[in-house]
Amino acid sequence: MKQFSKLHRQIFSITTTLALITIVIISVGIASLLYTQGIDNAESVLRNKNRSVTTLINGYVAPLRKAVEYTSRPTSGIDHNHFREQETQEKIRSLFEILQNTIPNIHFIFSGYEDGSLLINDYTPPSDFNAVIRPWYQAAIKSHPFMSDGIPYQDINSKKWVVSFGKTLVDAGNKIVGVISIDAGMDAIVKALAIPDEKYPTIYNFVMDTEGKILIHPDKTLPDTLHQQIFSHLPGKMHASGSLSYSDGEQKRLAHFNRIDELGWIVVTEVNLSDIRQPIVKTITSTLLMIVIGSLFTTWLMSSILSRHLILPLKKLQKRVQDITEGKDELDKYVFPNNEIGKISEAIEKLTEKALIQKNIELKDKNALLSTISHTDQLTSIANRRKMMEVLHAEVSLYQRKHRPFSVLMFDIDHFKRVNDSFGHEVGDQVLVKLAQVIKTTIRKTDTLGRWGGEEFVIVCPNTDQKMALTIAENVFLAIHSHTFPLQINVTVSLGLSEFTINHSLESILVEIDQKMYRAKQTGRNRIQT
Ligand SMILES: Nc1nc2c(ncn2[C@@H]2O[C@H](COP(=O)(O)OP(=O)(O)OP(=O)(O)O)[C@@H](O)[C@H]2O)c(=O)[nH]1
Repeated sequence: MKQFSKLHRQIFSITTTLALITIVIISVGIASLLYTQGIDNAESVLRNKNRSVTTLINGYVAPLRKAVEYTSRPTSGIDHNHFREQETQEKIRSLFEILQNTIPNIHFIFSGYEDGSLLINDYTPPSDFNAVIRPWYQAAIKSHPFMSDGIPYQDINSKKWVVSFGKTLVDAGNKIVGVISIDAGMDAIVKALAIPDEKYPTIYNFVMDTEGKILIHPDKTLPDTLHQQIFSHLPGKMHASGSLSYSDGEQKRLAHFNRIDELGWIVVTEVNLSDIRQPIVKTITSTLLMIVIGSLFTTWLMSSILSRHLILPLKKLQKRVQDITEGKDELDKYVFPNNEIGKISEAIEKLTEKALIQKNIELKDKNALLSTISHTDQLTSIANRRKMMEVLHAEVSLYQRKHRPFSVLMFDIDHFKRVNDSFGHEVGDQVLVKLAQVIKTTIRKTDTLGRWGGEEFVIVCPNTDQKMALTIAENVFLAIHSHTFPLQINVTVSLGLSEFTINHSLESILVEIDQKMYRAKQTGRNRIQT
């Protein structure tokens, strides 16, 4: 599984936090905007529906009202004052017939008179019928001299709900003699009111009068009942139309109303608020979901881009610095980006390399110094016994592999104790140092002089046979004899030498030379024992 670096996690958590804060702020803003917009849209739907219903009602009742106006006027050619006369009644009936045939919305057109009589086509009233006490008659009298509001009432015979418009009939002396009225079936209006809306299924329309009494309603049980809840919220008459919200105890509703003043009707279109909220909540949820997904994707993208441009070079730098310090030859083939991070990374890498090279040099120097110290005799600065052993091993090895000859010389200062005793240890030291210098300048560059211990020295001579070794020994003797040592001390040495042969081992040749040197001492000192 991919390991996320600490920096990557930090960048991710910072960008995620910022994204979440942005999401919350944007979401709250968008949610309130969408909610307001949703309510506005719903109000506009209600307004349009209400307007079209109002237009339909106006269009429906306009010809009816015109017909009432026309028949009530003296210009219609009928003198209603003579309503009792046969001729007038026939005239009236034939006019009613014409109107009924011309205007399809007319359910019945009829006139009632002060004596309780009724003139109507194709309708037989009950025997006790009295026109004067009928609601349409009363309404017209009440509205005199204007036309009555459209009032709904139930037909006595059919029990069907109809709406009636009526107007008083007056004689020449302006005395009311009767009322002309038109009944219109409300089926068409009821149907129009009940047309469902696809977006808001609970939308419906109804009509009430200015007292809050329901006139027309899709629910046929409701006409003639009071709609107190909405009526109590309705603004005054100066508001011809508007929106309001109210609760009927069970449901919260949003409503739009429109007054049709000439009918005395108020057309109301309303919808359950939950019906509006549902699509708004849906829109808000899907919009917010898109925002959240979009923001999270952007966050992921941002953190990936940041990671590629910021974290990857740093990780590579970390790896390469580690590789450099571990001394790996092959470094990761990565090209740092051409920006500040890339430049800093390259600089750090170079710095690390430089520091490492410097450290290596120092280490080499120290190792060399250490090696010199460990192979050098402190007093005389020539090779010490350890170094001489290494040289001897190397020569033995060369002899064994390539049969290269070599010889070994070993000598000891004669009566050196006396030097120390007579002149002091320091002078003895000076003699040792001087002796080493003298011999070193005498022997060949390829020969190695070393201090074997105390006042004992060894010379390893590569490519040297016994004879040549003797020459070297003689040269050494000559150099010692001809050199003037401190305080003109007379220095002589006893020397033993051997050429390494097939029969020798390193140990055996050393024992052999030591014995030769001992013999030189025994036989008088200041001599060479071959
Ligand atoms: N000044 C000084 N004296 C040393 C050093 N190493 C050994 N000696 C002395 O060398 C002397 C060696 O003495 P001996 O082994 O008795 O031999 P010698 O006096 O040289 O006599 P022969 O070897 O028999 O000729 C001792 O007195 C040591 O103290 C040194 O580094 N400095």
